[in-house]
Amino acid sequence: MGPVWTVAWLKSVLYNVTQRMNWWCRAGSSVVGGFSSPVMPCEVKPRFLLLYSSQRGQAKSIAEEICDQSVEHGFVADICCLSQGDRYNLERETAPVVVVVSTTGDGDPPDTAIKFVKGIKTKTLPNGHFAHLRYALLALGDTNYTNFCNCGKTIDSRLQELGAKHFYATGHADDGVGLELVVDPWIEGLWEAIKKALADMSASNQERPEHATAVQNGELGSSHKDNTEATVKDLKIQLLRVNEKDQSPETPRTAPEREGAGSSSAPLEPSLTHSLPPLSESTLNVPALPPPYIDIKLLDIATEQNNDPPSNGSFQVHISKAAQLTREDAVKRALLLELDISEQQISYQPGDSFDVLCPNNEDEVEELLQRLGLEEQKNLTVQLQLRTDTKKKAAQIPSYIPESTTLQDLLTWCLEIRSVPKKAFLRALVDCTTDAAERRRLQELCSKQGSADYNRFIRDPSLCLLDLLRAFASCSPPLSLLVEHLPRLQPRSYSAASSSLCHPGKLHFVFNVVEFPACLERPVARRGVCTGWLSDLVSPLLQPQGTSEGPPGSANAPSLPKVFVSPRPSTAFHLPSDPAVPFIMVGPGTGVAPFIGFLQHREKQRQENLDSVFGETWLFFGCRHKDREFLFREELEGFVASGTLTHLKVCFSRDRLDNAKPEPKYVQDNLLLHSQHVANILLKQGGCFYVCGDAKNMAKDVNDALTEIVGKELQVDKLEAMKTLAGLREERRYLQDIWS
Ligand SMILES: Cc1cc2nc3c(=O)[nH]c(=O)nc-3n(C[C@H](O)[C@H](O)[C@H](O)COP(=O)(O)O)c2cc1C
Repeated sequence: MGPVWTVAWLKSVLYNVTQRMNWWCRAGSSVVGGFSSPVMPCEVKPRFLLLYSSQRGQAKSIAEEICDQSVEHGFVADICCLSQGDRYNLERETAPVVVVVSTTGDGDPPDTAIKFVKGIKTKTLPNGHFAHLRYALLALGDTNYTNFCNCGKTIDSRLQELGAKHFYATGHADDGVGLELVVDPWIEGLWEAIKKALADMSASNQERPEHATAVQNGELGSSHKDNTEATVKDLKIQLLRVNEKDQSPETPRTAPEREGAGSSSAPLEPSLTHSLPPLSESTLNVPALPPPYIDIKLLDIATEQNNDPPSNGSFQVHISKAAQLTREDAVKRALLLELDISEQQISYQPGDSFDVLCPNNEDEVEELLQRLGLEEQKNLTVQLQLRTDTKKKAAQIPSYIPESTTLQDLLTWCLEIRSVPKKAFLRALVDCTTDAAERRRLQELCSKQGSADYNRFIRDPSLCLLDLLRAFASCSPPLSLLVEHLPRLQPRSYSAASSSLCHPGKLHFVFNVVEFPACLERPVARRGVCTGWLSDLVSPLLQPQGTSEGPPGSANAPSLPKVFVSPRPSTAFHLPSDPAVPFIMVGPGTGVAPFIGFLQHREKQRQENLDSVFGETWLFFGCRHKDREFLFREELEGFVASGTLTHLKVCFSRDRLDNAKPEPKYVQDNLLLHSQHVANILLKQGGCFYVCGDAKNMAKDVNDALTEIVGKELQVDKLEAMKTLAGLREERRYLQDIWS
């Protein structure tokens, strides 16, 4: 130590260091050391704040994963949901902040982020409001939606405007291709970045930065800023690489040549259970074993077997009618159900959705119980406890599992047994597998090197746990592992396909019965969890006429099935408040559902307000075959006849007539055919444009068609046209209710 080092200076350094202990170590950790010993005790761990907001649990579980991993990287993460505003204070935060946030609806924040987003958007906040903040953001989204990662992007840009700085490049993870493609490398690079951010923040807060940083963390060296920038750059490169699907340097693009495949008994192609060189010979980087945190006891105490779900805030209603809207030879079977909501306090507007609580498939639950060797115990009561020795940070018993539930109910109503197992789950399954070849293959599938195989054999065919247990016979996980790794069974959302003005006390909805055909990885075909269940539930109501059962309500009618539902009001997908505003609806297939509600509503309004002015209405509908799946044909033609629907434009993608003049095949073709009218309504008459249906193809193609129409009309290039559409979205005149 040089001669200029005085006691006063040392005191001041220690004061700073002690101050910083507020964020440097976990609350309750002791600060050891005196003036003669300015070195921190080695168990003191640097802290960072970890905020998340999730609509369906993925952002939450990624945040929890980060939290768990933080321990092994020598950090302490204070994890909270964005809605827990009383548990964090960004205005005073001096530690690095990590935010994981998803997007829902039409580019909207998850429910738990709404208040936060509103708060940071407050116009009166000065530019430097968050100048002290260093943060990293992981945004989850799906490129099938128009507003990809909009919530993350909004938070990001607003934090930047308010002066906060990145310490690590933002990750935009795409659920459309697999979140892990971005999430895994993002988390991998996070630790080094946090270290550097801590050093950087510490340095900029110190009178003698180099020295004080060294005092606090011997590992952290010089040129922190440069290092941080390098990390951000590196990450960008890394993210680019993983986005170039299957082209990561570690992962071969194609299976190796057959000659290289070894002996004649060796498989010629890789499969779910077999790999080929180089993967089969490669050294693997597998994720760390997720720390177990739940103990389960099965108790022989009386718990009523419940055929109903835990029904927090939802309403039990009867299904009063069911009808099949498609012909038997249609590729997809569409059903219309009517719910009797007259006894409940449920109100809705056309455009709103509602959630249906559905159970897992009975046979699958049964098979799972058998496979776990628990079929004899299915009526026992499940008691969950946190393991006292768990290393998992912020471990909690999942709040969605009721305190008293039978094993069968747990698997039926609480866990999404159809979810695609994550790599961490695969990693945990390795330790429950006895056969060496199977263990190796599971390790490969969760490894960095086996990423392409994971996507090809697990994610793309949407395999579930049961599929894996069928394929890996020696794998026998304990029940606790399922509770730790399977997400919550989510309710399924449907758009209302009726107006309560037209059908008081009733609510209609429409769906296709989803089919997953058998494939190599999944030899058993299956149906969608909810649509398959609903279809079975209402099959007695769908008896063809002439059979012995009478209509609903009659003495020999089948009893009406019941379901639990809860309303999900839409923020903006509603009829224009001014009836004079013209609008265009695009809804092929079951995407027509909300527009049936719109038109029923409008029809009633017209009947009741004869003197009012009503704007033009256009509906673009499409399906495969006119005779097989033209949903609501009669009702739509009725709306045209009454003048409620001014223009009905339909197209049939598989009814191609030879020698006939080319007909539009898809809704977007029809839009282009009527581009002049579309442009007029949108750009000259201040009208609205609604799209409902499949996000993956249709909504994108419709958006492209609209861009072309706007570009042509305004004589501007594509970028300008896209800006105009973004403006329309902002004004809530271009609205989507889409799903993938
Ligand atoms: C109903 C619904 C609406 C969605 N809307 C969007 C969207 O507008 N933009 C987007 O990028 N992703 C959207 N997504 C995709 C989710 O952000 C993505 O699946 C994410 O991983 C979900 O994370 P969470 O489970 O934490 O909510 C939507 C997903 C659903 C189910």
